[in-house]
Amino acid sequence: MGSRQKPKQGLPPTFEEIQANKERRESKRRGDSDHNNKYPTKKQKNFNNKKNNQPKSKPEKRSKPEKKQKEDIVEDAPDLPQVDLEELSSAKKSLFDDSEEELEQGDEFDVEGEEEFFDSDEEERSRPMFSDDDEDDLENLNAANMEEYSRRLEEEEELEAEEAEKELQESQIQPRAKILPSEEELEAIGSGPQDVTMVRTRMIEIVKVLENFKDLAEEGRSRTEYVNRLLKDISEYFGYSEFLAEKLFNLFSPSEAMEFFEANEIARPVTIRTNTLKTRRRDLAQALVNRGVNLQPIGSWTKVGLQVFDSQVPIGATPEYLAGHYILQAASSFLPVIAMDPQENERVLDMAAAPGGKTTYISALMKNTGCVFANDANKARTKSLIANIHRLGCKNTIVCNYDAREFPKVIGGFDRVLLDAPCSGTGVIAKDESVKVSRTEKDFIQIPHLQKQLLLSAIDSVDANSATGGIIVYSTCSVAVDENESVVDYALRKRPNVKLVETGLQIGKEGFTSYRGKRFNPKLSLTRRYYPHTYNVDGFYVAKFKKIAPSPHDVSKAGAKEKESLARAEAEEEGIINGDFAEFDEDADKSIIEQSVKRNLKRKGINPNGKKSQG
Ligand SMILES: C[S@@+](CC[C@H](N)C(=O)[O-])C[C@H]1O[C@@H](n2cnc3c(N)ncnc32)[C@H](O)[C@@H]1O
Repeated sequence: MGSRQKPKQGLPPTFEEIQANKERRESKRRGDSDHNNKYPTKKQKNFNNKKNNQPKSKPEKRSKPEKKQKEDIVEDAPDLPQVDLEELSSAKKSLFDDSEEELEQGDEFDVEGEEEFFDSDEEERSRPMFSDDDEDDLENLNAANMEEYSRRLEEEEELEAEEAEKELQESQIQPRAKILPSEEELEAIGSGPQDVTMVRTRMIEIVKVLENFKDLAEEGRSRTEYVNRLLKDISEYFGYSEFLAEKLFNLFSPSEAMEFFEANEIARPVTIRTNTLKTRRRDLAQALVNRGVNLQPIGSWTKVGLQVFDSQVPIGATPEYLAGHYILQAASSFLPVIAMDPQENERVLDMAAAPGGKTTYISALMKNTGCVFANDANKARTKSLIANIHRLGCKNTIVCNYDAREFPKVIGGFDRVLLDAPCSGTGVIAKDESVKVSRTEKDFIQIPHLQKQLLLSAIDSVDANSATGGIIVYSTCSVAVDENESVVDYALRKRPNVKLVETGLQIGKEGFTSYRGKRFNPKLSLTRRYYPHTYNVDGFYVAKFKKIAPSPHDVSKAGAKEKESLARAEAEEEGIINGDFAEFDEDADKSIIEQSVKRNLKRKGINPNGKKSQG
């Protein structure tokens, strides 16, 4: 690699910076003069500086000057001989212009200010056409020393020509798009850990090549070679298995893929959802601000979400939290519930509900009316589901513990069903890094298989004749097509009695209607995708169906309404519930709270009785 190509060592640029530079370069390639003025390249700067440092008086030109240049010179010093500095400079400039790569590389590592960029051969390259001494000399120029001046110019030119030749040779030895490692370099790569800055630089360069392959690819190198190297670098740099790196890479253009991988390295903002069963967002925000929490609404698409920037108190232990005024919930997690749009007095099923973020939101939107069946196959997880339901004061909720594939046989006839399906978690890598290496090809066969079965059960559990609903919402926190569009497309084929409808969500990218040669139902464009790099939310997917007719698969023996009444009657008979099954026994709660306070004090090494007597 030529000395010009040496990147400035330091923090690698972010992808936003890369994008900014990309735009700058593209603009430059287009020859955008305004851009050139705004963002002069280093070489242009040298050149411009030279222009600015030009002596006010100029010696006579040796070759034809440009008109404007001449006018300027004449204006300043009409009686002095002139030399066309710009023309001389342009000889040098054109040589630099050939090596665009060097400029680009420089740009990337010097996004803040090109002035500060130090290149090892800067000194040589920026040697001024005329030094300060020269300028003084020029002041004293007259006809007598013209000969001497011409000689010096010739020397300058010779030197320039030599430099030009050297540059040319260098550029021939080092084609500007030589990014892929040589055989020897590959051996070195294989023998130990690589310099991360170098890997990052190479990724950036490969992305550039892939996005403009015709102009930038090295002769004789195929696209596959570049992609393969990039995938290896991604897995090395970000810590993914090559399998998953490729799977995720294929979802995006090369540069967007890099943004996605970058975004997975950054935690999403902490967000909370106001529990409207207990408070209003305005009041909650005020209460939290008073405690030293710095927050603001998440965005116009939600009236209940707040983003927490920082807090002087643990956000999961404030009195408002304990009183159930809010729940810590990822912003993306609001989306399927907003799409489902549950109505008051409906019968709703949340098929895979634990730990209850969405169940409690559904309950709140229904204003504690109707009935929400909150099911989860994992019994241990139903504990946190129950805890959240209690804390948030959801009184219209029944928790059950079935494999949801059996659901239509257990209960059917729901107005709405949410299937927030178990998934690979490729949308929440920022939260769970283990996904980067733990997910295998087998997962992307087995998980979608389960998801397909669950989705058919969800469809079969809905009452096609529901007066208000007949809605099924399918969601995952995965970005993989196998778990999203493929599953939805499968359901559309297996259940022609459902159709996709608008999600009603204000944000989100359209679902794929085709992917890597596979064609899906064109209505898949109604589904919505979310990525960490586009909305700063977890990767997520939402599809909304409307059941338009019953089908022979609707096998439930009883509808949700009947089942709910039956369950209530049985529970009341057994004395498990009274008039309102979710009502708390205040006295029982009091003693439980006291015990819990004592336990906490003990854990902190404080004698609870001692504390009592002190108080
Ligand atoms: C993405 S999580 C659900 C998160 C939940 N909706 C929320 O908002 O808090 C998926 C859930 O599916 C449950 N699950 C997995 N297989 C299931 C099955 N066959 N039937 C029902 N639930 C299942 C898991 O136990 C897990 O709690």
